[in-house]
Amino acid sequence: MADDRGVSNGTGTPDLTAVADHQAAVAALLQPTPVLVEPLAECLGRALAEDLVAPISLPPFDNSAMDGYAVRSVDLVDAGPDQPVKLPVLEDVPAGRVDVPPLQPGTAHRIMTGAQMPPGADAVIPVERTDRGTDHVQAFSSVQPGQHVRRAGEDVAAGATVLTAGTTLAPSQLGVAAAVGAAQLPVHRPVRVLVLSTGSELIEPGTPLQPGQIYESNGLMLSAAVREAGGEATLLRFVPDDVDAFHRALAPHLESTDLLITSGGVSAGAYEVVKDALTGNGVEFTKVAMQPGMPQGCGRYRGGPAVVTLPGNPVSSMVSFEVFVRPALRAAAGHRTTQRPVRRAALAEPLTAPAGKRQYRRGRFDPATGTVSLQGAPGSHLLAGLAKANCLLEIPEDVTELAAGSTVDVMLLD
Ligand SMILES: Nc1nc2c(c(=O)[nH]1)N[C@H]1C(S)=C(S)[C@@H](COP(=O)(O)OP(=O)(O)OC[C@H]3O[C@@H](n4cnc5c(N)ncnc54)[C@H](O)[C@@H]3O)O[C@H]1N2
Ligand code: MOO
Repeated sequence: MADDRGVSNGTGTPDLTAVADHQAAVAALLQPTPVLVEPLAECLGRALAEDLVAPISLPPFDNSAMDGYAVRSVDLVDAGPDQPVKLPVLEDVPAGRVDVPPLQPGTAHRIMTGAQMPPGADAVIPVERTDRGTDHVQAFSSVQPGQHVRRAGEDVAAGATVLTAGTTLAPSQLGVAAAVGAAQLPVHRPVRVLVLSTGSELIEPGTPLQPGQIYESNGLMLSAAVREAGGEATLLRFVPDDVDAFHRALAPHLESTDLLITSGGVSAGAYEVVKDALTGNGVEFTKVAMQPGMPQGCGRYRGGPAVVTLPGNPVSSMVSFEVFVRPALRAAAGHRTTQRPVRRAALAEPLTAPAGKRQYRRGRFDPATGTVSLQGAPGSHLLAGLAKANCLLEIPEDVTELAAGSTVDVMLLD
């Protein structure tokens, strides 16, 4: 089947759409999502919409790095294991105490980790290097000026940018935001995705399998992939192979959906409900120069939500999600990092690939040796191989054979 986008893909197979062209078509469908100010606890996995400038320094004040005694280092220059220096202990300084009197020469303050350094003290001797005295303390070693003191601003200076717009907020980014006092952050709203599985042969896992039936797996897998990519997923399973039922199932969700992802029902069979329902309703179907994942479609359902139709074979649908949907979804939700990391790896075994199509084989990349081993055959129904894989090998369109030891690009999945 030719299509009007399938004119030039550089593969010598002009009836197929180039992978890059379909990627661009899908990406163009999604608008950037709005920015919302959300409590920090709601921001995990979201993309920061504006730079975060620290209003305070971190640490905010000089403080002790150890439980011990705040001292003047000059007072302990002669201290050693056999000649302890004895100092009177005048104050006890737990973390949080603010009324700490200055340290007088020849004295010590007992101090806890995180407590504010008293004015006049320039070092802390850890409790392990003393006799742990409370009225007086004997120090068994000297300390360097500044030793065991955490200086104000040595982590973050007030006014510094601690996080830049487009950062994906993982636990440590939320940690630094909280540490500089942010209670909420401007973040992009996730893309709201409706995942639809169709097929009369599909039944829900957990129910007994009748002859001719299979357990539905794409819906769960694609919804999980959407969430893992930072999107919001609603799963609508088992729309029967019936065009009217398809439209009825969609109707209540249209207002709250940015992107509809379907799987199945798009190839050349007599009962292709997705294709039948979406043709003439804003979606174009094509064949992409790719294996697995050849039958694809995209557009806007009746001028409303973006639509991407993925092929039903489970590996095809997941690989297609990785290649077409995930980057577009992350870009629309404001993430700077939209692509999976790609490494060069040496093939542990030879392979062959179809001419004129970009092939995505499933593999396990071993970072220690820089090698990649294939997981399962190329068939797009071989889900167990995908489940063992940690990467996709990207075999270019013009490559039909590779010897063991050849280098290939691998897209890391975890
Ligand atoms: N004559 C042709 N036949 C096929 C072509 C073609 O070009 N000409 N393309 C083949 C390729 S390539 C693929 S990929 C598939 C795509 O088919 P559909 O997208 O129409 O998907 P279905 O026919 O509905 O299903 C294919 C396969 O996947 C299973 N499936 C579907 N949905 C699910 C689900 N939610 N969970 C688990 N498994 C699912 C379904 O049972 C079928 O086995 O078409 C080839 N045929
Ligand atoms: O596109 Mo199909 O994915 O080759 O099985």
